[in-house]
Amino acid sequence: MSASRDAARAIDALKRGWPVAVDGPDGVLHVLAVETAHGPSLEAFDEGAAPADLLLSAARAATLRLANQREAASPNCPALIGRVPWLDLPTAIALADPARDLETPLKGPFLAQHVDAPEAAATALRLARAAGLLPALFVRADGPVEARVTPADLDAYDDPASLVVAARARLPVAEDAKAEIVAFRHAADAAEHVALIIGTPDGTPPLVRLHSECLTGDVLGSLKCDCGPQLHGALHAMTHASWGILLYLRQEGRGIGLINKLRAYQLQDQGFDTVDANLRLGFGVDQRDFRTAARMLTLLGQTRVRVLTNNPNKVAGLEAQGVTVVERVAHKMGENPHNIAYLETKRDRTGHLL
Ligand SMILES: Nc1nc2c(ncn2[C@@H]2O[C@H](COP(=O)(O)OP(=O)(O)OP(=O)(O)O)[C@@H](O)[C@H]2O)c(=O)[nH]1
Ligand SMILES: [Zn+2]
Repeated sequence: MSASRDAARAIDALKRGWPVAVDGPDGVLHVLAVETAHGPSLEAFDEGAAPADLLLSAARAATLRLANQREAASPNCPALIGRVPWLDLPTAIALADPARDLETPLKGPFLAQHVDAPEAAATALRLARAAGLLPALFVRADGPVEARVTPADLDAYDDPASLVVAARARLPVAEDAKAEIVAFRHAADAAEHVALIIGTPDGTPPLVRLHSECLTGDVLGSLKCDCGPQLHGALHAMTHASWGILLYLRQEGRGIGLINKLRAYQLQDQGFDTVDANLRLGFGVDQRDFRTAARMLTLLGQTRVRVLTNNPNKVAGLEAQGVTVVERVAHKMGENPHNIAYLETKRDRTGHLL
């Protein structure tokens, strides 16, 4: 409990632009997120024997052609760039954000330093990603901090066992005037996941849709993806099944958050596909954790389900948590000229059964 509280404090501090100490098994790093730093906070953080260095993800180091300067044996090792006088905050921001590469193409030369505490560095980058920030941090060995975090704290923060039902109510919706909504709360993570129950539970496995939040598609009618039609199509399919459960998971942008998804869209406008855009930003192709969905179903008493999806990882994610998927039901819809390349990428590169 206190571990997940420490992670929540650290995530909050990083988002606000405050320094955090990351305690790894191999050392301690004090970090300040590049994205939320500002002139005075960086000046305060830089105070000491030497200015703070800059830690970037392995993916960003590869784009910046720093691979040759890092330890050959560890291609996934982040890069630590030594600060020189010209490496000020605007330069660091340009270094952190690949979506700005066309605006600021000339970068370097950089001197990559040896990463003394790779596990602490990896934890620091994980913390930034969990905060919805680009994995780019100013780092130093000491200095004042607002919060402290360990890898175990981050594990506790992610633990779906801390999810509980917070409220439930009748919610008449267009597809079912007798639907019921159930909201979940997590002890550490502020995300409020929701389940919408369509029809009446009758002891048979419900038709379930794991829907990850997509503000642009669900609310604004974006044509770049298929989320809006899939959301409404799922509710419609449930009215034709005996009953169903829509899990509305607050995992915007496959778990990278809205702002980073929009950065990924900027990169897609520059020609990168949805997979490479995520990787270039320093995130995984899919940062989602389907343990949350499994926990929600378990709390609703449903451990045998039919799942509407084209994504085998959703099925595997539920099964790994003890939820039996008795049937996968294909869920293909909403194709248009703006999302055809996106759907083809999902088919060709992420194993979607389309
Ligand atoms: N990072 C990123 N996220 C995207 C992009 N396009 C859509 N998304 C997000 O992807 C998620 C949609 O995923 P789902 O509808 O669950 O789709 P899926 O994993 O492909 O699986 P199924 O639809 O079940 O077959 C939402 O969170 C969207 O915000 C993109 O180009 N980049
Ligand atoms: Zn979408």
